[in-house]
Amino acid sequence: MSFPQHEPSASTARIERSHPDELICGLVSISDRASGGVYEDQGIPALKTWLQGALTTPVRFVERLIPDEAPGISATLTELADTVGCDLILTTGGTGPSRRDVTPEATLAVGTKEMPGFGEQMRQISLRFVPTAILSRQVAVIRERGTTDADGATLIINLPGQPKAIRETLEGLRDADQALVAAGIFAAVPYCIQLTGGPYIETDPAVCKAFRPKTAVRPA
Ligand SMILES: Nc1ncnc2c1ncn2[C@@H]1O[C@H](COP(=O)(O)OP(=O)(O)OP(=O)(O)O)[C@@H](O)[C@H]1O
Ligand SMILES: Nc1nc2c(c(=O)[nH]1)N[C@H]1C(S)=C(S)[C@@H](COP(=O)(O)O)O[C@H]1N2
Repeated sequence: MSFPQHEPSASTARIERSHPDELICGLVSISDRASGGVYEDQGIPALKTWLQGALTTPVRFVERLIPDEAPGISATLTELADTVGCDLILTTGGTGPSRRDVTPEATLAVGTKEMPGFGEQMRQISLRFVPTAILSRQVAVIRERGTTDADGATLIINLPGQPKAIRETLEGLRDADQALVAAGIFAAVPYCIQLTGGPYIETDPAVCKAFRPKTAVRPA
């Protein structure tokens, strides 16, 4: 099935789904140098390219390129979650130990629930690529709106800043025979969004096989 592609939105207005399964997805690149024009941002293009290849249900992107400033990061996440109504926000950058790396603190500040499994799994995957993976302090949270599922929620996940790390952590690692050695974190994202009242999203299993318990699979 193919769905219409929407231009990414830069507006702060609420986005209404054009299809019940449409994922409203915020992409936030956090980099002093990319946001300051020192180099071209590769974070948002890498996130978008991977998601467009992985998702088989429709998606609408809302993009932000911002510096490593905690108040600005928290404000951007809050705006994308509460005003725009994103189901999912992926950030890239600012998770390391440097003084300016404050993405995890700014993310925890806006969460209502911490989801530690995402960070744990990302570090496990990344350790198979680089020994410095333990330097990434990436976290994930859910920001719940209102008091019921109908009010909505946003899953926010920090990814490392290296553009190549985006695919590595989302998709995981395969061996020479294409067997999965370490499951990418995106395999758990569709069910998490479903459990928090969001759309039913599906993926191409050749890229990333989404896992749901049988009882949660929607009949064809
Ligand atoms: N948005 C980006 N676009 C392109 N390359 C990036 C981006 N973010 C990070 N990188 C690359 O990954 C490396 C490590 O990322 P890290 O987030 O630690 O950057 P940094 O040294 O904190 O600098 P900055 O915040 O200015 O990107 C950077 O040195 C850069 O080469
Ligand atoms: N998959 C993967 N994870 C990775 C890396 C990488 O190259 N690939 N780089 C590591 C390094 S060197 C650092 S310092 C941390 C934090 O990066 P950030 O500050 O860009 O978020 O991510 C780590 N995680």
